[in-house]
Amino acid sequence: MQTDKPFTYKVDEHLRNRISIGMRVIVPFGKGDRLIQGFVVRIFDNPKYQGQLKKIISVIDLAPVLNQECLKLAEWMAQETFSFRITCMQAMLPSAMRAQYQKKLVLLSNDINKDVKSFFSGEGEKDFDEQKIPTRILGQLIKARQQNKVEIRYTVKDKARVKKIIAIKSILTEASVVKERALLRANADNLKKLLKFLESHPNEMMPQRKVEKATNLSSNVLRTGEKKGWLTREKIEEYRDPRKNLNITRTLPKMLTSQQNQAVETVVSEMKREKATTFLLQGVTGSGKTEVYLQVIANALTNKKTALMLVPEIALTPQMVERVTSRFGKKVALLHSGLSSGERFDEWRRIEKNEAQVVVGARSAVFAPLKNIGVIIIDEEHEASYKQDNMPRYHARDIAKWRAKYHHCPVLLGSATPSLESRARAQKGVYRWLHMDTRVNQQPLPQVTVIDMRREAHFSNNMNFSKAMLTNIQQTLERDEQIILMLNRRGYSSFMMCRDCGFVLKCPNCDISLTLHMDTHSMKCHYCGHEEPIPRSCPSCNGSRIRYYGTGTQQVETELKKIFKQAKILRMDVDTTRRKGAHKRILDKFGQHEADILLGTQMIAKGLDYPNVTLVGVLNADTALGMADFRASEKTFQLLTQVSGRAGRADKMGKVIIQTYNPDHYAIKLAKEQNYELFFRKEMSIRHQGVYPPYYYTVQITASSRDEDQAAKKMYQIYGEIKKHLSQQAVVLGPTPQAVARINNRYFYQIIVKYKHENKLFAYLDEVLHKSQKDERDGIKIMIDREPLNFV
Ligand SMILES: Nc1ncnc2c1ncn2[C@@H]1O[C@H](COP(=O)(O)OP(=O)(O)OP(=O)(O)O)[C@@H](O)[C@H]1O
Ligand SMILES: [Zn+2]
Ligand SMILES: [Zn+2]
Repeated sequence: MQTDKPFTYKVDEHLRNRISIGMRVIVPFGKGDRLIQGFVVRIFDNPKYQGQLKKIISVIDLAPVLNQECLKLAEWMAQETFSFRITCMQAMLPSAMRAQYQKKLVLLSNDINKDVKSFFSGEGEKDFDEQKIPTRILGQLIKARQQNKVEIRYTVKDKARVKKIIAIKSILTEASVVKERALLRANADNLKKLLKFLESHPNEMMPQRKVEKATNLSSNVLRTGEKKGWLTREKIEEYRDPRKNLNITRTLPKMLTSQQNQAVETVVSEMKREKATTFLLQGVTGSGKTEVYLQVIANALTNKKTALMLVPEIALTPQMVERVTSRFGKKVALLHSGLSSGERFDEWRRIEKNEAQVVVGARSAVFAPLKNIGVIIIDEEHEASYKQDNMPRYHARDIAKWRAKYHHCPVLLGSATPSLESRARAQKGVYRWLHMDTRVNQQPLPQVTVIDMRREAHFSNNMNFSKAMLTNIQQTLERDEQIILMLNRRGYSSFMMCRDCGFVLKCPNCDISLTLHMDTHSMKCHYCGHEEPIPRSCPSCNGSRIRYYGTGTQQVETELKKIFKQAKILRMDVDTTRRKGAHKRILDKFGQHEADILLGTQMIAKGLDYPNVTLVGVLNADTALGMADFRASEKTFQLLTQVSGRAGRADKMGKVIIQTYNPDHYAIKLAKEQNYELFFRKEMSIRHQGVYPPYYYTVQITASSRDEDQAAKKMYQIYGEIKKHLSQQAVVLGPTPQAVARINNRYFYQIIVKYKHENKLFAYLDEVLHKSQKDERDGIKIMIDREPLNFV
């Protein structure tokens, strides 16, 4: 019943020399002895367990994939995040190394009915996926299984594959070249060519496709060469290279400004003293934080150490990847979701074998198997994407701090708009605080104008643009400078409504309206993936007056094209960036000034550094303010400050125009002034009054079930119990249904506990976690999330 613990297996004689701690193994598990992938965490003689031990079926790895550090970290992490230990271990490995299970049905008897027969269609075994089999046939299969005519078999597949290519090597000596040439017929041009090539590459191992390209010879000719004993052809391993499309020109360290220098020196000195100090580098946009990171990393390498650098959703910031790779070349390994699983697997192995000493990656790269780490850097530390929102629900910042202690190295958190949590810790002296308050270009931060859209709307025909915005775009275009326009889509979607009866098209599986997608011409649910065609008439009243609400980037693009006929526009949103590498193509084009306007969602707000951008426009600042999330103001302030920071980063002055319906809101007013410090003080006092983080800790407990009653009941039961384990000081919110109460036909109920010090709370939550394995069998899923970032 309680499976979150190590189990003991017998190691057969033939495996004894092969097995060691940290390797993956395949073992039979549970009543049906289905095969699953496990990890070896301890090897010992004389087990206490008296019964018959099951045997390890096979060992997957030749060398351990989890080292001592990982195993210790997994143990800590499981406790800290209320996760299962094995889930934590799996999270540390590239997806290709996580087990993929396959269920097969095996036919044991021929005395079967026609439904079962049709399922097997003449074969002895078939892949089996309950979801894809019609209910009637599934029923027959279950019956056949009960009669022992059919058996379910589980297999474990390891997807981690090494890529092999064919390589060619000349084995001719100088003397034999002469001899072979003499033997060739006069018209054997191809062979002559090959012989010449081999002569000039003695003993060199070369990929066959390169040889083919260099000589313009076909593989047939090469095979003839092999038969003649001129060359060998063999399979060698080749890494898949995610860097092949990057523009890499080697860059040299820049002369640091005095503020940058101060920051680098301070971090490096802690690195040399092997102190696990956490730094908060608070530097305004354009203050040159990246150069600080690069020089700290360079120092780590000089000291024979490695460096780990995390960036948010790296696929979105190809500029950052290029900057690091341009400085450190082949020493860099990349780990992020934009890579194929094969590429990730290869990068992981390069790190593991110490062939790469600098890792740049998104959240899960925090587990990169680096040894001897000299510094861990987290750029844009306030970003929500550093928190994983399924089990294990870890925050990369916490893992980084744990690893820093293990390696005795500093952590450097950087941001222009730190999270309130980190900024408060810097204030208290828990983190060391580094400031950079001027831009590298010595220019002031761009000037921000806020436009009150409540007044504009009446005068303008163009729904999305104020007069000031249009004038400024026009002027910027005339100066041949570039513009970034952001359409904020957080907490906001485009939906379809009937103007006659008010009908809104909703997802059949979730309590949320469907979103219009013009690229696929369909209505989609962002929660469960349900998709259906765009209705031509109202499904409810059959009327034809259907309106599509909400402004999409596409609609804005059309409007822009009408107004500025000459301007070249690039659009960046989920629709235009779906294909691999699309982000980079769009940004490269913009960087080369092949377009004047970059129009996008909040994915364009961060990290971009283009010297010719002098105008930034925010079309709708306030969509996030309406959300029932206590972090709404913080997120809005951060987003506006970040996007404003894209303007005027080189020698030209920048300008920002923000359109809003809430010009008096403090988040907007202070973003206009780009006054982080004032915002911090104001927001802290609001959090204090509201009993919210960073003054209080939070934990969210959620129960979900296909049966609404069951989910609610479970939540009320937990609520009743948890109260008994809390002091007077703690506050419990709920139980309430979640903001989207039903997702994929499951109902969600939650409570949120706000607390300061509660010594019995964690023991109780542990109990909830362990009981959840039983709940799961009753169809209830329990989730425990510490410091949740999405509060609704
Ligand atoms: N010491 C320096 N000398 C000259 N140029 C520099 C120096 N440091 C940084 N730069 C340049 O200044 C620009 C801004 O730096 P960078 O992009 O690192 O800022 P940032 O602090 O990361 O800003 P943001 O938070 O807005 O992303 C870049 O083009 C960078 O190459
Ligand atoms: Zn209608
Ligand atoms: Zn749905």
